[in-house]
Amino acid sequence: MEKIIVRGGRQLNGKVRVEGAKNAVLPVIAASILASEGKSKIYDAPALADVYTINQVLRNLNIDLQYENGTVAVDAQKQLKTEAPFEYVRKMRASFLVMGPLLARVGHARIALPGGCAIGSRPIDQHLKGFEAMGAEVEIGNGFIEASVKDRLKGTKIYLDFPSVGATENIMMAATMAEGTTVLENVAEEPEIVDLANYLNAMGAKVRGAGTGTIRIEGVDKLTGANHHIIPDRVEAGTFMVAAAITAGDVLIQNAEPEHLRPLIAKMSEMGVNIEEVEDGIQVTAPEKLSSVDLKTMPHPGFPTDMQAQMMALLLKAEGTGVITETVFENRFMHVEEFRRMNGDIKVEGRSAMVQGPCQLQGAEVSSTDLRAGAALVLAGLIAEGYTRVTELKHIDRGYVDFAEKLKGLGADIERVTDVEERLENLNAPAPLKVNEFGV
Ligand SMILES: CC(=O)N[C@H]1[C@@H](OP(=O)(O)OP(=O)(O)OC[C@H]2O[C@@H](n3ccc(=O)[nH]c3=O)[C@H](O)[C@@H]2O)O[C@H](CO)[C@@H](O)[C@@H]1O
Ligand SMILES: C=C(OP(=O)(O)O)C(=O)O
Repeated sequence: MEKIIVRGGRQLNGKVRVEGAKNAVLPVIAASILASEGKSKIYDAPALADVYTINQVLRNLNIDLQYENGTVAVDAQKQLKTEAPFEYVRKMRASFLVMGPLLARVGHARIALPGGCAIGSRPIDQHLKGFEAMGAEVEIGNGFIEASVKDRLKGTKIYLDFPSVGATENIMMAATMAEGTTVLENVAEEPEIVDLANYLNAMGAKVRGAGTGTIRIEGVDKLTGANHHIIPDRVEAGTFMVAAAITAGDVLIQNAEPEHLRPLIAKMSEMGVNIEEVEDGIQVTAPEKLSSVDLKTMPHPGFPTDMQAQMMALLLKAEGTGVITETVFENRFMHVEEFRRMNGDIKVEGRSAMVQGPCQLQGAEVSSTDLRAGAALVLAGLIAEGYTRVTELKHIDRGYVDFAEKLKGLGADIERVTDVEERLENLNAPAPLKVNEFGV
């Protein structure tokens, strides 16, 4: 088993560059399915496990796809297959994003039902409601969702019960080639939705209003391949902002887009972190003492749920009680148990977690329960006494490129090792020192 081992106590300094956004590149790659003519090139695609998964999903649909040096080249001009098996959907729920484009282009899609996952049950009823409103017939059976439309999807008015990011993207893609106009209301306003709309428009679609609560899509007859640069990853940027702050460091986060990070900048500033918007990114410096804040996760432009676990790590260092309320996912406090193993003082009542700081965190063996939880545990390890070992790295690898290496580049005492390497290291080291150092 691989793990990240981090020894707390180093201040982080220097520069780190953020990659293209995971949550933008996945729907953009899925949207490439729509191009029945021409080829697409998607630049700044991060080398993440999730990107490999969506690439495999497309290859399985009979699409030619190459991924080299951060560029995904897609040629979807051949006749498409329309099935995405459980093997991929199980690894990553965003595989379901191929349903909208397949329905629009081929009129049929059969996708394995995405299972539940650690952060909540995550239904897809809003996606399906949209497809059905546009005339698709949806059947669920044998672990698959099959949707088909006889002729062509029809534009209509769709009101989402909740501004779901995935449902907004899936329905928006389906509507690009529908007959007539689709008006989507109460939609997600995340920057990744705007990025997807920009790509669709570059392909020839007519999408207006992305980034607001109402999106209007005028259907066109066909879409062609286009070139597109993915926006920077605001969650990766935010994670490094917290890394700088928690270690009272001084870090330039290059390629970070402040406009996408307003809620996080506001909350961290309230805590006493100094955040400066500079030409090539965001400079974060922090004093040793920080004060607690309360925060509530909300759809954009509210505080992002994908930064909740990392902020919990920061609140463990701050003075006073901070209350975190998670309103987006019903079960996104799995990391609390792991923080407690590190001596974190956190009480959970319903959807709120009371974080009592400052805590002297202690190194422990902890497990990533989802990708942001994994990153947050590494952040806590940066200030814990002794060694923290974080396992289940497959989660971290879904969302962070070279996470340990990038932190090491900023001065963290951190290694990614396999069990075998760790055992060898223990054998070679003077026994008592190693035993104490590793706190065993
Ligand atoms: C690949 C990607 O972009 N992932 C992001 C996306 O996930 P994802 O698109 O899955 O998240 P959604 O916005 O759809 O989900 C938000 C909430 O809506 C609920 N819901 C969603 C769809 C539906 O049909 N019915 C329903 O009830 C979900 O269970 C959840 O409680 O947005 C989330 C919320 O910002 C982020 O945490 C994820 O990182
Ligand atoms: C929850 C996340 O991603 P996904 O929706 O892909 O599981 C995330 O990026 O934090």
